[in-house]
Amino acid sequence: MTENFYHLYTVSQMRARETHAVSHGLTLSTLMENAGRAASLEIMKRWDTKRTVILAGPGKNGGDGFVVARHLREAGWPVRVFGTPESSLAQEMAHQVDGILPLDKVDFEDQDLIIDALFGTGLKRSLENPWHILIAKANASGLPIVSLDLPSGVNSDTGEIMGKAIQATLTITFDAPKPGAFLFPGKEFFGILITKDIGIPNSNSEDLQIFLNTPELWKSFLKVPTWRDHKLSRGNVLVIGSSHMVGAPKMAALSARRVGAGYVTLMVPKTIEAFLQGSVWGEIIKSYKTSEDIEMALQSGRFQSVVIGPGMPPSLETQEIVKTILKWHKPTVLDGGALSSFENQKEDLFESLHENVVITPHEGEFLRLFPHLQGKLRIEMAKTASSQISATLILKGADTLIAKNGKIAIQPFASPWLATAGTGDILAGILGAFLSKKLLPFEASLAAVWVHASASQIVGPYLIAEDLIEALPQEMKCIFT
Ligand SMILES: NC(=O)C1=CN([C@@H]2O[C@H](COP(=O)(O)OP(=O)(O)OC[C@H]3O[C@@H](n4cnc5c(N)ncnc54)[C@H](OP(=O)(O)O)[C@@H]3O)[C@@H](O)[C@H]2O)[C@@H](O)CC1
Ligand SMILES: [K+]
Repeated sequence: MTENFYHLYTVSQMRARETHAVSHGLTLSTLMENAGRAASLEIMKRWDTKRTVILAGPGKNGGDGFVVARHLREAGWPVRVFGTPESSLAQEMAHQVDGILPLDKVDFEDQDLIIDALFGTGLKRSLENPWHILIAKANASGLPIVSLDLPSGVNSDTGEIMGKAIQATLTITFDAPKPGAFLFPGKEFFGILITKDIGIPNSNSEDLQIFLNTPELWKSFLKVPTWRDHKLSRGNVLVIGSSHMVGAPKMAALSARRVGAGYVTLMVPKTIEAFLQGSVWGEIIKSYKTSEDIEMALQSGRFQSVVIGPGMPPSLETQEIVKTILKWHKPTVLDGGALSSFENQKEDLFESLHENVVITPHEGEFLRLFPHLQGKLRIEMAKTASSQISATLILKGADTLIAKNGKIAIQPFASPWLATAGTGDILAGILGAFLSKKLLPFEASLAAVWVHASASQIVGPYLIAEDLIEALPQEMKCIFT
């Protein structure tokens, strides 16, 4: 198995792994035997003898199923096998199993467990009948289902449901997890996911294309302060607000402080300066009348990062301010209104973006900038868009994607309770803080998305944005201990 445990393999990478294994003297039959044996051992570890039905498809996934059937029977389990082996390898494995019945004769009555070996990484098109009926029948049986490699019907690369999918209790995946296990809607079909090594030797040739966000990727860049530090050396963030929605930039600013930025300045229109002075404690309040005032603040060289977007209205004025900020090539977070302001001048924005920028749209904001990607899967949206711009992209959602030049990290978890007002502003603030601490935009984005999601789990149900900010120090402490 790969040492990069966070590495997710696409179908084409799995094929390359197969070829790599064969070039090291392994045969596909050996790999299939390894897969089936590993899966059967895992099943016997979790359950005592069960009356088991194995559903085996036409390809190598079905072949794995026949191997599982043989091992379970050798261990004394009563196993009924239904299948239509077509590929030569599946047939080779089927020959070692007696009494295989046709799939249209499947009956789950008086059975305890189903093994789903219908389709794996070779599923190419949407499933139709009789597969639909078979999958629906298995799902409706109420029995626990163990899927081999993937729940049949889930697209391995994208998490798309190809017509109909098995709702697994447990998925035993081989060599490495696949992206579809972490992307909605497919993610919901995997049940418990475990990975089994099947003896494919390590190779360093595969490019990291899609991987899971884990602290190992960025933790070492986040430093705790030492005696040499002072407030300005710990990151100085400039948050730009408007008079439109004052709470949003306030939350971004407070979040930046809660994750360790030493100094945060909130710059707002003159008209609300006095109001803000009375309502915040630790942020420095400054005011602006035009984008020139913001330019002067940036000219001072005091700020290591800029956050703009939370609470900003989509307008020409916002657009002007964003363009002014981008000229300075500072680490910058563009969120909400800072992005939507460019709905009709996308090219202006794309030309001004640079390597130090992170854009943080949710899907609605994203499609305003990339309308030609409407209807695409999220993973394709992120891949394509990030190849078209020089900034890092955080495509927010239940399975937030962080993308840069077509390379994609998937955030593996987040609380669904994050779907509430203000949480996006908090992400922008956290990101601003990490950028101010000199993390590179991609690593800062991974760290911010993780901290945000993980803090949401600390809070749990009925989370509101204010609770999330409160939980940030606890989450940061968890990361450092
Ligand atoms: N990688 C490795 O190292 C190892 C991988 N291993 C295992 O192999 C699995 C991949 O095997 P695989 O490539 O044979 O594909 P699989 O998922 O069995 O399906 C292909 C069959 O399904 C058919 N078919 C496709 N779509 C269809 C549809 N919509 N409706 C109907 N039919 C459809 C397709 O037919 P065709 O498209 O050619 O007409 C073909 O017959 C992998 O997931 C893992 O479990 C292990 O053995 C250990 C080593
Ligand atoms: K399967």
